[in-house]
Amino acid sequence: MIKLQTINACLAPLYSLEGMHIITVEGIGDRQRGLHPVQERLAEAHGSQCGFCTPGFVMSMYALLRSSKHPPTEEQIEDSLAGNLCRCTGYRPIIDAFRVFAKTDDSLYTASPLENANGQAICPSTGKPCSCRNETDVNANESSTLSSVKVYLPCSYNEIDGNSYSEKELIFPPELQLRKFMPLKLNGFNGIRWYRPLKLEQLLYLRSCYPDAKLIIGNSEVGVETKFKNAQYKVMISVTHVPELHTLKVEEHGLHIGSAVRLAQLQKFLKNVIAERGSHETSSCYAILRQLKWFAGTQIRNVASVGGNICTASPISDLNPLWMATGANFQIIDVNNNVRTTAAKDFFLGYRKVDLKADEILLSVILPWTRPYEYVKEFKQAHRREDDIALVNAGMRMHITEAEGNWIVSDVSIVYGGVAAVPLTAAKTEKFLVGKKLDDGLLDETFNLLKEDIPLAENAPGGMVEFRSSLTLSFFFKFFLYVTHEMNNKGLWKVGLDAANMSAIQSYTRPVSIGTQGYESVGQGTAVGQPMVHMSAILQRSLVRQNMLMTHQHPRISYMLLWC
Ligand SMILES: NC(=O)c1ccc[n+]([C@@H]2O[C@H](COP(=O)([O-])OP(=O)(O)OC[C@H]3O[C@@H](n4cnc5c(N)ncnc54)[C@H](O)[C@@H]3O)[C@@H](O)[C@H]2O)c1
Ligand code: HPA
Repeated sequence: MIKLQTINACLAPLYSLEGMHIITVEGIGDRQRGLHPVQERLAEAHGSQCGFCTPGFVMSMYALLRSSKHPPTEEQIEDSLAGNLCRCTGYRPIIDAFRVFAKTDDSLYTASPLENANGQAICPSTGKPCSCRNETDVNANESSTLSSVKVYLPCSYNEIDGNSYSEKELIFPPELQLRKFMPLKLNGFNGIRWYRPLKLEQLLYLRSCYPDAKLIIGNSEVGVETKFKNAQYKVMISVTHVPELHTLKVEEHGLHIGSAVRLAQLQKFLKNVIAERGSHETSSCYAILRQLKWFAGTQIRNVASVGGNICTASPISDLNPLWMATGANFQIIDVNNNVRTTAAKDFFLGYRKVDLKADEILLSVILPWTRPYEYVKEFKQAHRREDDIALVNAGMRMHITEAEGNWIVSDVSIVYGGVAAVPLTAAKTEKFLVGKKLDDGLLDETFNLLKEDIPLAENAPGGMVEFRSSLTLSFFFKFFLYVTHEMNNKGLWKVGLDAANMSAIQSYTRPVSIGTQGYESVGQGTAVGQPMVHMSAILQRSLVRQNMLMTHQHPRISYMLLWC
């Protein structure tokens, strides 16, 4: 199966692309051969200024269109652009430019502005009468117009990306399809060696020969270490093509997830599992899926792996507190093929230090199903929602069971990230809660114990100590509300929850962005005052100003390194 996806070129070693078809922004269109509709739209909709981020936006949109069977939704478009940062144009014209590719109701954008009883136009953002809109009109034939509205001449997905253009679309090169997989051993500058085994036994053999070799999957951590932290690794073993590390299986006791599984793959898999299994079994799956949404942009999730994230053991890892709280186990294999299992909660030993010996590697993760009345929640607070590392994050799980006619907490796990060198378990709090029924009366004592369990010294790395401390409490409070609400709903508890607090249990969602820019343009026969496409906009659409690649991945690759 051929997979088409975006990746960040700055984090993709050339070696790792052997056998893939690389499509860059120049490849999809330029001034001589004609622009791709995606490039054209961005220019027309004034979606660039300095042009630095523009190729990245173009390739993200291109990849989404090429890998979707149907026109994407507006949410999908915004999701696919989330890993791209713009510092000058602003996102409105960029999103506006691409909205024509979405399955959407064009009238939303082309409709006349709302009017109040007096016939005054109402500003969509303030809800108040808006004088500039009175003087302008959304009719494209008028000389005076709202630029962001004008661009929404109804334009269907098919007209843009359908037959007329698809004849020109790049295809996966047949010669690459015919090539066969071969293990790789490449020698680079300064004695660097890059191995790519195709079987677990080859990988274990290489590990036994080079106990100090760096294993690589997505390179999204190692790439940062070598580029920005002066790390040097002489021998690198890419484990991306070892099938045993790519397991994704539904088993009797839970999910079996190979360590080289990419986060984007995991998202897709979890969505399917959640759709197919009972909700009581998949509370952990759901929490991990929701946390992955805020993990990073699409280009990172397409390459970053489950095992890479675990073994990096970053104190702010978004997933490690969840693996611990959900009771996941890690399978570890040594060079003699011996497999041992360790609980995720025992795996993180110190700052970026894990329970792996030099002759061992992480094989897979076993994620247990949740049981009836077992609830799992994820938490993350960062400076901003998308593409940011956590100030504090957490994973929490609580199992409620019936004992002598009472429904009480029988098992609980509360784990915080971002508060110490390793994810911290709130052990005293957990012990206190076992055997209790949750109600408001427990909260004061729980908060006091949480402060003891998760102490943040005044000079704790990361600063903002008071804020981060309050986050640890508020995450628990949200979890308390969530579990109590669920039990109340099932009629098993009757705890009076304050209605004012209930918004705290709703997961964050945001509607698709809609914005308009209102200004008056008076045509005087010159360019002044006209919303004209700037001269370099077309060039920016196709220059490699940002390292954004798209790769066609194909399982059949051969001995040679290809690059185009
Ligand atoms: N750069 C970014 O923008 C960004 C954003 C979010 C997350 N991330 C990173 O994503 C990473 C995810 O993984 P990646 O695949 O890119 O990592 P990677 O290939 O960079 O490897 C990360 C570390 O994990 C080790 N490792 C990988 N697989 C292993 C295995 N099976 N057994 C033992 N050790 C193993 C590697 O040797 C390395 O030390 C996270 O750790 C995080 O740092 C990066
Ligand atoms: N999540 C988000 N960003 C990160 C992570 C993570 O777990 N690790 C390193 N950067």
